[in-house]
Amino acid sequence: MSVETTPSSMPDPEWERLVGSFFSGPGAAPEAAPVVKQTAGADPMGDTPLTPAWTKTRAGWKARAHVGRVNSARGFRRWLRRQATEHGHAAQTWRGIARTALWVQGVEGVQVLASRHEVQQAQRDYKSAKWAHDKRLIPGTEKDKRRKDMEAAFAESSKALAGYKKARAEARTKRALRGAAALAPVAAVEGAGIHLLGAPGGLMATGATLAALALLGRRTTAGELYTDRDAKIGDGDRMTDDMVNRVYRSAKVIGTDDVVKLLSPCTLTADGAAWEVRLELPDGIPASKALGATPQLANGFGVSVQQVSQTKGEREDWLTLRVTLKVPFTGKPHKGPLLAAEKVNLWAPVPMAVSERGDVMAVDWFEKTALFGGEPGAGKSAAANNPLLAASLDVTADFYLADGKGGFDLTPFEPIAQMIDTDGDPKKLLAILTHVWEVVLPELKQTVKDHSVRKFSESLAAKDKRVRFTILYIDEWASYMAAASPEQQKELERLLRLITQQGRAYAVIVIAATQKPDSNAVPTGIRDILSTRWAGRCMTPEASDTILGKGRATAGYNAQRILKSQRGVGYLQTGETSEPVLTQSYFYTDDEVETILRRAYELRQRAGVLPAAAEPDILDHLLKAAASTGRGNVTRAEVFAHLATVDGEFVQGADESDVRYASRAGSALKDRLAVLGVDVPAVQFPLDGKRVWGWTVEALQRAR
Ligand SMILES: Nc1ncnc2c1ncn2[C@@H]1O[C@H](COP(=O)(O)OP(=O)(O)OP(=O)(O)O)[C@@H](O)[C@H]1O
Repeated sequence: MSVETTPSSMPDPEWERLVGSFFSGPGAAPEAAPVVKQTAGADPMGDTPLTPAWTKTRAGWKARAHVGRVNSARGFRRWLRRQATEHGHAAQTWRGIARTALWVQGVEGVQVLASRHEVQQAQRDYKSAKWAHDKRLIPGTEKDKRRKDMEAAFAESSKALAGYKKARAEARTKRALRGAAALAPVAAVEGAGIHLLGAPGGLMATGATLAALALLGRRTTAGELYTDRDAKIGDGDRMTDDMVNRVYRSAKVIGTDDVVKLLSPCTLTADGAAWEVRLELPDGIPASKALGATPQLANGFGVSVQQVSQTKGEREDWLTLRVTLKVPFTGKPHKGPLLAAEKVNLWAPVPMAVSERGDVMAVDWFEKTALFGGEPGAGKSAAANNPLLAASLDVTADFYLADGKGGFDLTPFEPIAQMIDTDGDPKKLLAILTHVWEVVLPELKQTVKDHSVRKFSESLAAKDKRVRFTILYIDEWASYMAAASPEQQKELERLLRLITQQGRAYAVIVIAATQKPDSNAVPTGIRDILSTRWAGRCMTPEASDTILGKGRATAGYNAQRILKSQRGVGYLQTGETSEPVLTQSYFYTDDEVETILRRAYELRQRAGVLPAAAEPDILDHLLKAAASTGRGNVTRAEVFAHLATVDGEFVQGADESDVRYASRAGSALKDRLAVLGVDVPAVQFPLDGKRVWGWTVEALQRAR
C-alpha cells in the first residue's frame, strides 16, 4: 500500500534523472536534488509507506503545514455550518444540561405525588366518616359502627400521611445523591483546574464540562446522531470512506450492498489541491465501469466533472481516485524548461506537459510519430511547439515543415528549416514530401547499411554525423487535400504513408496536427500508425475518439469535457497501448519561441548545419527589380537591366539590336516563369507621359 503525495515542487529524483541527460549548458542543469537521508532500521517491517522520506525535509514540513492550514480552514467552515442545525454544539450542550437536570430530578416525584394523592383521599374519607359519626339521633349500634369507621379512616389517613412523608424524604435524599453525583465531577475538575493552573485551568475545566454535556446531548430528541451522510467535497467536506462508498453506489458503479475497499486512507495531497484515495472495486466490476461514470461521480462529490479523475491501477479492480478542490489547469500557463536549455539531446525524452498531479510528462521521440488534434484554439500548435522547439536546439535535427492553414505559426522556424511551406500550397508540400522520400530517406537508409545495423541509435549518432533526426511536421493536412487535384491528393497520401511507415527506424519523426481529426483530415491508414496522440478540447466524444482511439471517451478519456478555459489542456497518450493522461502542455509565448529559435539558429550556425539559402528564382529577381523602383511597378526595360546584372542570359550581345534583344530576353523570361509554374503577363501603364509595358508589384506578389 502506498500513497504518492509528492507535489510538483518537491525534489523528485526520477525527474532529476530524466532531465539530467536532456539539458546541457550553463544554468540549464537542474539544481541537485536535496539528499534525503535514509534512517536505517526505522521501518524494519517495511510497512510505513504512508510517511515518504521527503516529508522529513524542510520542503516536506512546509507542505505538511500547508495541508494542515487548508484542513483547519475547511474544518472551521464545516463547524460553522453545523452550528445552525440542531447538531450545533450549543444545542447539544443545552440538551445535555436538560438531560442531566431530568436525571437528577429522577422519577421519585411520581411516587411522592401518588402518596400525596393517597393522603388527600384518606383525609377526605376520614372527614366524611367523622361527619357521619357526629350526626345526632343515631341509634347506639349504628353510632358504634360509625365510630369504628371513623377511627379506621383516621388510621388510614395517618398511614397515608406517614407514607407521603417517607416518599418525600426518600425522593429528596435520592435527588441530593444524584445531584452530588452530577456536580461532584464538575466541581472536582473545576477545583483541580483552578488549583493547578488558576484561571486558565478553570476555563479548561469549564470547557471539559461543556464538552461532556454536549456529548450527553449529541442525540437529538428524535434520537438522531450527526452524520456526514450528505457531505460533499464541493461543500467543503473532507473525503471519507463513507462518502466514497455512497457516491460509487449512487453512481451505480457498485450495487447497493457492495462496498469499495480503500487501499489507502482518503488523503489531502501534499500540495493541498486534491483528495486522493486508492481503492479496490468489488468482484465482477471492471475499472472501465467506474471510468465511464465520471459525470455521475462528480455529481455525488458535488464538483464539476473536470475535477474528478480516476486512473486504472496495475490490476483491473484497482483505481486511484482523485478529486481536485478547484477546476484544474485554469491558472497560469506552465513555463517551459527549454528557455533555460542551451542545447538539447533529442535522444532523451522531451518534457512536454504537466499532469494534474504535477508530474512532468516527457516523450521519447525516437521511433515516434504523433497526431495533435483538437478544435481551433485548443492549443495544438502550442503543444506541438514542445517537440519542435526541443528539436531546434538539437543540431542533429533537420526540419521539413508545412502549414496547410497558411498561418504564421511556423514562420519563426523558417531560417532553420531545410524546406518549409507556410502558404498551404499542395505543390510545395509535394516537393517537400518528394524530397524527403527520394533524397533524405535513401541517404539515411544508406547510413544504416554502411554500419550493418538495423536502425539508428544514439551510439551510432556519436560515430557518424550522417545520423540525423528528420522532423516532418504537417499542420492541417485537410487544407492541403482541399486545395490539391485528385492526382496530387493520391501522390501526397502515398508519400506521407511511405515516409511514416519506413522512416521510424531512421529517426524520421512525422507529426501531424489537425483541427478536425476525421479521415479527411488525416487518412485513417496514416492516423493509425501515428503512435503518440494529443487530444485537446473537441466538439464531440467521437472527435475525441478519432484522436485517442475507439472507446476511449466511454472509458472516461473524453476530450469534449475539457473546458474552453483550460488552455493547452489535452489527453496525452504516449504509445498505442498506454492510458491517456490529462495534461497541460508547456507554453512558450511568441517572444519565447523567437528567443529559443534565435539560440537554435546560432547553435546551428556554429555547428555549420544551417540549411543552404535557397537560390533566388526569376520571380524573386522580378520582385527585387520592382521594389527598387519605389513606384509600385517596373518596366520591361528596367527588369531586363536588373536581370542582366544577375544572369548572363539577359546580357545584351554587342551586335544585338535593341529589338532583337527585347524579343530574346522577353521569351527567356517567359520560359523561366513557366518553369516555376507562374504566369504574370506584362501590362501597359503610364510613365512620364508615355504608355509603357511592365508589371505591377501587386501582380508579382500575387504570383508568388
Ligand atoms: N499550454 C498552454 N497554456 C496556456 N495557454 C495556452 C496553452 N496552449 C495554448 N494556449 C493559449 O491558447 C491559444 C491558442 O493556442 P494554439 O494556437 O496553439 O491553438 P491551436 O489549437 O493550434 O489553434 P488553431 O487550430 O487555430 O491553430 C494560444 O494563443 C494561447 O493563448
